Amino acid sequence: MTPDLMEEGARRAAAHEGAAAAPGKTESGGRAAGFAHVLANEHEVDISHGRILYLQDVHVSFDGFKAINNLSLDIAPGELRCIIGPNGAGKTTMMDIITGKTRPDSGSVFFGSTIDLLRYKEAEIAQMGIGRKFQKPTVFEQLSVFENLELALKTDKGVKASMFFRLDSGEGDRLAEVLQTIHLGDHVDRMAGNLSHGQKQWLEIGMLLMQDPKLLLLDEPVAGMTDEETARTAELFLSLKGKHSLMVVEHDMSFIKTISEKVTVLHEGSVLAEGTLEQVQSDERVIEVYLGR
Ligand SMILES: Nc1ncnc2c1ncn2[C@@H]1O[C@H](COP(=O)(O)OP(=O)(O)OP(=O)(O)O)[C@@H](O)[C@H]1O
Repeated sequence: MTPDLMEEGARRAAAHEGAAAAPGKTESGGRAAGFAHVLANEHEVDISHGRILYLQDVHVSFDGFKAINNLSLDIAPGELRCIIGPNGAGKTTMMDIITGKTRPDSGSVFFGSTIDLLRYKEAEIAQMGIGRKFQKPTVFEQLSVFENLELALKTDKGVKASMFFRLDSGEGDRLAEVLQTIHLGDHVDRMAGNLSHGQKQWLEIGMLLMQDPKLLLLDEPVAGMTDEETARTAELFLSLKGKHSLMVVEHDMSFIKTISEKVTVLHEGSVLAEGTLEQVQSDERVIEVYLGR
């Protein structure tokens, strides 16, 4: 979550309680998510070559340990790509590189065919339309579902403007559409803190969707969900596919089976195998390092 959104959320929560709340106090999760307004006109993403994301020959070492080792990968516009791999394979580090949190030692990372992501800071990358969801839900627990979604829209309006912020009709329509998409249409006025774990995850995805991201990176989205919540999350992701590009890191193979077209297996910082779930599941190397554990 960007600092301006955290501040605004804390201000709202304090107004509810009549007392000052420290920024972050209202968050339910530990790690920050990348919310920001999409500056579509400033950073048009050129997808004419059929790729929304393109990594080539990327290397990252931590104290001599090669966490990412000659990684090359690309994602098509509208694709829902699942990333699997054993612990320590480099999945989180790869997302850190795409979102500007970690700088690679070498290699190329492009958003579309023209935007060199290595030239931009983390906040700028979020503003270009790359949204990231960490594993733990990060919502403002003391605010309603509606207010959480509304906040996600208004982060760039400045303190004074945001205090008097009212949704215009287009924004109101978008909020209503997102509420339906994330299955929270009947929970608009509920405090986020009273939602189930799965509903909090959907709300946070909704907050990202309010920014209309082109690419969504989702880290273990169904961890800790009930079977029913997992099934609804699968439906949600399938409904987002096409409109957005999604990169989903998961260990839950039955969930992956429901949503996947193409699966990438990472191992020791590079791509070990890629293909349909059936193809990678029958790959001896994948069985040895991951599935056969
Ligand atoms: N900041 C860091 N400093 C040192 N080593 C790091 C750092 N970040 C990651 N690593 C190491 O890099 C490797 C890849 O880690 P990463 O978290 O990307 O793996 P992962 O595939 O996401 O694993 P998991 O499934 O457990 O989340 C691991 O061996 C990890 O210990």
